[in-house]
Amino acid sequence: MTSSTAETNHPDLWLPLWPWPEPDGHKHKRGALGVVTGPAASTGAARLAARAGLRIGAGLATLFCPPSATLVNAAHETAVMIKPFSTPDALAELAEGTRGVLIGPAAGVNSETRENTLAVLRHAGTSVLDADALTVFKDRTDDLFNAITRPSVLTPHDGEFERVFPGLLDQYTRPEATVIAAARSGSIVLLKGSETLIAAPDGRLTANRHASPFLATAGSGDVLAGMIAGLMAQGMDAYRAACAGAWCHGELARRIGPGLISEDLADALPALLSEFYARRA
Ligand SMILES: NC(=O)C1=CN([C@@H]2O[C@H](COP(=O)(O)OP(=O)(O)OC[C@H]3O[C@@H](n4cnc5c(N)ncnc54)[C@H](O)[C@@H]3O)[C@@H](O)[C@H]2O)[C@@H](O)CC1
Ligand SMILES: Nc1ncnc2c1ncn2[C@@H]1O[C@H](COP(=O)(O)OP(=O)(O)O)[C@@H](O)[C@H]1O
Repeated sequence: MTSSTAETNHPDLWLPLWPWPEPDGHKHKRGALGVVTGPAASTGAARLAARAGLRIGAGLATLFCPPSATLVNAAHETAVMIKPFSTPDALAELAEGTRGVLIGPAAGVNSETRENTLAVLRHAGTSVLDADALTVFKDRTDDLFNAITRPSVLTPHDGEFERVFPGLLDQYTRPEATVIAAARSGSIVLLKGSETLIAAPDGRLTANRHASPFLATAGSGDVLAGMIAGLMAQGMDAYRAACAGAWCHGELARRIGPGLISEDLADALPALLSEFYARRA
């Protein structure tokens, strides 16, 4: 299998599914998103993601943080809300108040992140797992795969992919490895790169080549995870949310071009979304 056998990502695949707000809707109907932050010195990545989730249409976005990070998050955020938690059970309870949670960006590579990720996966909504929420399951992948029972998306870069799916990238082509990873984990897997591959456990495969090398900058993957989680929190199908997130991420980067930093991406969304909105049938 090569990427030429994959479906090519394009708005026609998912724009008809876009979760626009109902005329008589309110913020809770649009969907609540939770994003888990790391401790006080490691909160920026989750904030990038939460802002992206709010920009892409989640009605509410809340940072779930260790108590040590409450003040630093509060000092940065205005529209994004903040709720501290002290135990995995407390996080699971907060997660129940959402339709989707993202965990992983700068969460920390430690047992707390592992327990917090398993707590997030217990909640009734959708989950996006990125960065450290993947790395912490190196050598414990069965614990992760057994916990995935609801719609979820894993968003590894190559290094994270190797930790969760050791050897696959050496043995198989990238498209094959992504399809095998999705089947093995029971989750949508989005393997990031200059060509991003999105696979589902049922064998579907989409290749996103709509991107820009200016995305190679700290935090851009966190923004992508936040956009996907934001779409899922609004009820969009997980596979198409991953495809939509990847295409929009690439489109935003093409528009911004040289000088792009991750902060720019979410704030470029309104112009793109306005164009999508004007194209509604
Ligand atoms: N503003 C912030 O607070 C940011 C925090 N970040 C966080 O920093 C932590 C470390 O993330 P990193 O992704 O740097 O590192 P990782 O801890 O995942 O490891 C990086 C190593 O992975 C390997 N690797 C292989 N393929 C790679 C690829 N395609 N991209 C990157 N590394 C690859 C390399 O050996 C590299 O040294 C994560 O928790 C991440 O979420 C980053 O997202 C950057 C922005
Ligand atoms: N050369 C490139 N061309 C296109 N997209 C790229 C390129 N390099 C990186 N990207 C994209 O940038 C993002 C980087 O994400 P990631 O590695 O998780 O970084 P971070 O952890 O800093 O957020 C991914 O979406 C990836 O597909």
